[in-house]
Amino acid sequence: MSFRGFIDDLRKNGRLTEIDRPVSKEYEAPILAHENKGPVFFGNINGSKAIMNLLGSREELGAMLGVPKEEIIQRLADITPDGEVVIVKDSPTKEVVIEEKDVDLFKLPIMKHFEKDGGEGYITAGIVVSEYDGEKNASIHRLMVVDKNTLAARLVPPRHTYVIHKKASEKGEKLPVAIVLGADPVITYASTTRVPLSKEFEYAAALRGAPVELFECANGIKVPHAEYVLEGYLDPDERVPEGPFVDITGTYDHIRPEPVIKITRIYHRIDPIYHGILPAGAEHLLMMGVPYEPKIYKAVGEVTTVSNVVLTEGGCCYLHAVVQIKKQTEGDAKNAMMAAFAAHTSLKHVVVVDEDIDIFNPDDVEFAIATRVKGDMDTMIITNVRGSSLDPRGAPDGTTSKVGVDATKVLAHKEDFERAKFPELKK
Ligand SMILES: C/C(=C\C(=O)O)CCOP(=O)(O)O
Ligand SMILES: [Mn+2]
Repeated sequence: MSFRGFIDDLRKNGRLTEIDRPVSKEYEAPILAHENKGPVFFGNINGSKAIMNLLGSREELGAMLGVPKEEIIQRLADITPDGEVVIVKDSPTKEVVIEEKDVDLFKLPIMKHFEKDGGEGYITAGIVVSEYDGEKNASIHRLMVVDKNTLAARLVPPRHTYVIHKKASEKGEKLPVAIVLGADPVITYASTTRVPLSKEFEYAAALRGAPVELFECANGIKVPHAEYVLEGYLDPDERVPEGPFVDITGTYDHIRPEPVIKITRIYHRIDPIYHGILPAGAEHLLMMGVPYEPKIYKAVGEVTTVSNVVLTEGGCCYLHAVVQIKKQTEGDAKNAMMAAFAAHTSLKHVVVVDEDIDIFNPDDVEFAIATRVKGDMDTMIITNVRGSSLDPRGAPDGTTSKVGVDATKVLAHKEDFERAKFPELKK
């Protein structure tokens, strides 16, 4: 499905808020997206079109995958990245081509979001596609506008773009890239996953159940059809200060020296629709967190019987997990914690619960902690372990302390934990 097709469906189903009056890309559009929560379409953002909050809820994500929200993780865990990718000659993306001398990022509806953000705005939904030495990658990175043809890319180790760029830099070579905005949402989602190197488009094709078409840019990078494609290269050496930027925690991530992308050509559709992800908004949190849920699910499934996993919104869909297991033996929960921490190395706190707890309901999870935990026996603290660079409480060297909470029933006296039910009344 095309980006436009997806938006048309949202419109037909009455799920799209449309704002046709002129709005500014500087703060106003992000504020409106924050207030609207659901998908919001701007008909005139500094003279262009844009959409925000495209996949901003588990319901929306589930609808895209054809399953209810409770079954998203099982569906994702079942997918192997082996769908068909076909190379095609032409693309509607090439309807308009802007050559290097005319590239001007300030003409795009690239937004400024929060008052202390660095740079001249941030591209937040750009899929950075790169190829080098037989390896390719597609992943979303935040991209700060430095000037009319320069972006700074936050490349976090060990993400594949970081690894590929390092390889090219060590040989003193430029890394050709193409930044894709407004592709089939399944492809955008696939670009946030942690599939093996080179496999994002195959994963997208498997998820979609149909081949993904790629066309070749002038610099040789093969990209999916999209609203915009920004072609260029990652410089091997140049670094600029990137940030501050509000990431998933809603706090400002620091300034760091990061690599530079020079834009050498822009392709776009006639009347293109820009995609913006609101930093710290629900779409951002889900794109960061959901890809880790099947990883945790599979890892816990290796040590006990796992039922479901969620990275909770209160934990920024990244730092807190609730893992639901069908406990078989005492001690299963602690093994589940260790598997979860290993599968998602940025995870900080994990609560393990039984199958009678609704993991999507924070009150129910708190009930499990209140009635099934004895602090000295049912917690596990691991100190000096790699945490997330986004955790404001993390140590400067990137380490932190992790806490696991076993909120499962003690098997030896599980009847004490039975949740009372009202009898069914005879009618
Ligand atoms: C911007 C970040 C991640 C990404 O690009 O995937 C920061 C979070 O990375 P950590 O690995 O949690 O430090
Ligand atoms: Mn990758």
